[in-house]
Amino acid sequence: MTSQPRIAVIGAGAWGIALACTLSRIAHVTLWTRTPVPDGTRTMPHLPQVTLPDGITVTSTLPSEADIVLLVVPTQGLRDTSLALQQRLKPDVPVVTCCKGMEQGTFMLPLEIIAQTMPGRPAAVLSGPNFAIEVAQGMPAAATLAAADLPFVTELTRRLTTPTLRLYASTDPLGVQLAGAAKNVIAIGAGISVGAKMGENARAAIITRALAETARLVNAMGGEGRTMYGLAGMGDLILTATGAGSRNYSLGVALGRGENVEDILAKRDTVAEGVLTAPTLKKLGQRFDIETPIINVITRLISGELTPHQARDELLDRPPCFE
Ligand SMILES: NC(=O)C1=CN([C@@H]2O[C@H](COP(=O)(O)OP(=O)(O)OC[C@H]3O[C@@H](n4cnc5c(N)ncnc54)[C@H](O)[C@@H]3O)[C@@H](O)[C@H]2O)C=CC1
Ligand SMILES: O=C(CO)COP(=O)(O)O
Repeated sequence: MTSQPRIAVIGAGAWGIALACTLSRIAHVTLWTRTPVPDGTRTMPHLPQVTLPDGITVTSTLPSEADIVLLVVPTQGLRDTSLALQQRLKPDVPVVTCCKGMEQGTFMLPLEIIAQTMPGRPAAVLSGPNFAIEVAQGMPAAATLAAADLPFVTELTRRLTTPTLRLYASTDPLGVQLAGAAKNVIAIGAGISVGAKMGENARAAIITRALAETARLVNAMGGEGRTMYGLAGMGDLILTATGAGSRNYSLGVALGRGENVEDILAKRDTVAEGVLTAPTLKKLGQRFDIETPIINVITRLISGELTPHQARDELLDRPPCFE
């Protein structure tokens, strides 16, 4: 009988809790929370409906012993968290980023931050259509696990697949990370169109054409544009750009109804990664000379620079072009 691996999940937000729950079926799991909780705590504030299975140990001390480490903090906190972990972990322990976003100011994707803060360490990215609550409750789901090294990602996919979360391997980490980051921005745009009562045709057009924009950007940056049409791109958009359960989509709906972003965020204590990713993605398009008209107007809608109706007119006034 093979012994179970020791997996550390860093970040006890909704997604960290959910991953800890599903992985506890195949591994000894340690769940790290930045905010200490009393001994014996079995429910966590970010997913209060869920009772943690017995196999999960909750701690606020960063682990030094683990076979695999999952990083599940908001993207803007990834740099500090991985720097702190790097001091403690053996150099060959693989890390998996589960963040969907880009770092403000540096334009960096999660694996680039990890390469800088944890040089030489094997690393992969996990992304896909996964509402935390469903994964935590053991409902079936799938996601993509990507790293450039084929044998490494193949083995890691085998080790992290659980009875209810099926992982597909990919060797396009750039495409998977951009897909995960962009889908949050596109979900906000889809929400805005619904909040502003522009109809379901508009939402479908935004999703499809913004997917095409992101695929162009992925290609220009050296990834595979077709990754945008897999679980991490189209799959996650089917989920988050149509479902009220998405924080990014619901933020977009509120924006479309005329609220401003500061007021919406002030009412929440959870991340909506798309708000910070949008301006970075827009600038990335400019840097690689890729046209991203929908991402650009979503960014300006979030900052209050455009109203939904001005955005609609700006997009519809563009000259005709080939699909
Ligand atoms: N919730 C979901 O369904 C999914 C979320 N994700 C991604 O996972 C990442 C984490 O999201 P959630 O768990 O949903 O967030 P959340 O909003 O539920 O919780 C965020 C957690 O991170 C902690 N945190 C905040 N700033 C931090 C920092 N600077 N350093 C360390 N910890 C910090 C908070 O205390 C909290 O525990 C995001 O990138 C998100 O896009 C990915 C897939 C599904
Ligand atoms: O990434 C997610 C599902 O795959 C969660 O989406 P939200 O962050 O928009 O809630």
